[in-house]
Amino acid sequence: MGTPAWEALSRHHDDVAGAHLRDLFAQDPSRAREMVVDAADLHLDLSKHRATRETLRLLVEVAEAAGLRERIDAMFAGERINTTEDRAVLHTALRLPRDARLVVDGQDVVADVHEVLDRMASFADAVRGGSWTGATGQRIRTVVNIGIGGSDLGPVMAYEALKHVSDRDLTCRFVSNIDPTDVHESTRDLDPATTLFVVASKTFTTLETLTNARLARAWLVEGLQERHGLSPEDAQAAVAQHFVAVSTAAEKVADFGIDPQNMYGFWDWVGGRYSYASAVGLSLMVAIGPTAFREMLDGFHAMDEHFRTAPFDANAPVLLGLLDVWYTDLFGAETHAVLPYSQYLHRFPAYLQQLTMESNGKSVRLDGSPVRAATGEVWWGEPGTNGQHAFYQLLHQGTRIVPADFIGFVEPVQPLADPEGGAADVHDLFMSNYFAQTAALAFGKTAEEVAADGTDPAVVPHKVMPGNRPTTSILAQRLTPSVLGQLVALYEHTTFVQGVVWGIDSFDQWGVELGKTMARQLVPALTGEAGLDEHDPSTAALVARYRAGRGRV
Ligand SMILES: O=P(O)(O)OC[C@H]1O[C@H](O)[C@H](O)[C@@H](O)[C@@H]1O
Repeated sequence: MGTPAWEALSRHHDDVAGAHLRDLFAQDPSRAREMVVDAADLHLDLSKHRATRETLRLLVEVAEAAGLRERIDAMFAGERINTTEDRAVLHTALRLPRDARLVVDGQDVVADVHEVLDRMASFADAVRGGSWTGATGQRIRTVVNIGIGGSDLGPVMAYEALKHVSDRDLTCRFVSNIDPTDVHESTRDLDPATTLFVVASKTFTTLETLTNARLARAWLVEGLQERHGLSPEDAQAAVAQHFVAVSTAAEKVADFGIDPQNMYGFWDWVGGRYSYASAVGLSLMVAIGPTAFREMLDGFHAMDEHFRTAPFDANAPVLLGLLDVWYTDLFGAETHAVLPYSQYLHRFPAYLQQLTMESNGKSVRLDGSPVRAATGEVWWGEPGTNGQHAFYQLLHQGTRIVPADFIGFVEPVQPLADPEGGAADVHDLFMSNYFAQTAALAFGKTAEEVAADGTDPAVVPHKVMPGNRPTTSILAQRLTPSVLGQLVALYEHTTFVQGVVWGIDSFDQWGVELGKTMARQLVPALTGEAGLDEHDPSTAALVARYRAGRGRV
């Protein structure tokens, strides 16, 4: 921003902003072949963007002027690019192969990573194979992950995405919300003797997680006594067999009463929202097994290498990140839809919300000065085809520009039976929607075309499909563990690219702190132990109403 490269991009925007995708394709039909990128096993079609090859060239110049090359190198080398927390940003080290070496502060982090992965694998194998049992000697049937934010969204998203490769004799559940109904509903039909809890918290201070872990521990100890006749002492001792922890804070884990032997560590250079390739993925590893987990890490690594080494003009995360900047800052786009054509990816948009919005929802630059352009986008989405029957109307005919990512797979992961016995199987019926929607969004239907269908003239304007709505199509052969890793790394690096252009720290999250502090301070006001005078009038009135409703006037 403010650089000659940015000025050139702005001028170019004036030239292309008015062009319709129909015209862009008429002028340059080869864009369908040439505005594509292949990254590891992902094929990305960028041709349905309101951009030309010249746009991409100018965007790359913006990235170069912003120092993207240096920032990428600094991140991969373990420099402390998260300046406000004075930390390295090394989630990419979590996926380095065993024979790699990366020394940070005199320590080979690759050796550390693989030491933890090996311990996780032994544990996962023991649970899966039945040699790790609960206190009554029964094998574990349910793994309950207790965590929130990055300690929840990654594992739950990936578990749902890879359910088809998981051990179906085991079930994972995920408890995150401090709303006590969450832990209640997640445990009410479980047998404590066959339940294992994974308490995942980077800091091991998060109120939600520690509260839920305490509730779960009480449920376990009580249930083992009542349902299995254990003595209070034996039930208490059983916590060691039914609780493991994932954290960077060994002492706090021990204080909670979890045996440090049952703790799987990671490091402060892994941000919460970048952490599920670390020990935070323990519940996932138990579900899908160490081999599939390692395949997923290899997929992450393949995309890391693509990002690190591909020239910017053929670099998927670079181009996607820059196109997001293009729409956010030059077209005024405020939201970004992610629409996976895979029911298994139904939690992927929620996962991306934390990744992108916690990373890039910032309004000051690294040096503390105000940002010079709009940052961040509101990310949202649902799987197709469900969304088509709900919110696509706005995408097709609304007045807003909503860049959208369509993610689809050539092969289904479930065997198909075609109820009709025709040439098209159900996956074809499903995927025809994936292809149709981006075409309809790009090219629309003109008034002439609508009228030619014999439409009542009064209704013609209502049926016109304006088109010119930008989409990225991401196509992969099959939703494998590796492809999931590639997809996640793609978006991680896309997020980083945007942050570099905006000049912000994409790795801190100071904005979440104030609300947490105020919540803690408000507790005595809710119980009636403290007065309401020190609170603002609106909050005081609301709390008074709450108190009255709970009989605490
Ligand atoms: O893993 P934890 O330390 O429990 O943190 C859980 C989450 O809570 C915080 O409030 C942050 O906003 C998230 O980035 C983090 O993932």
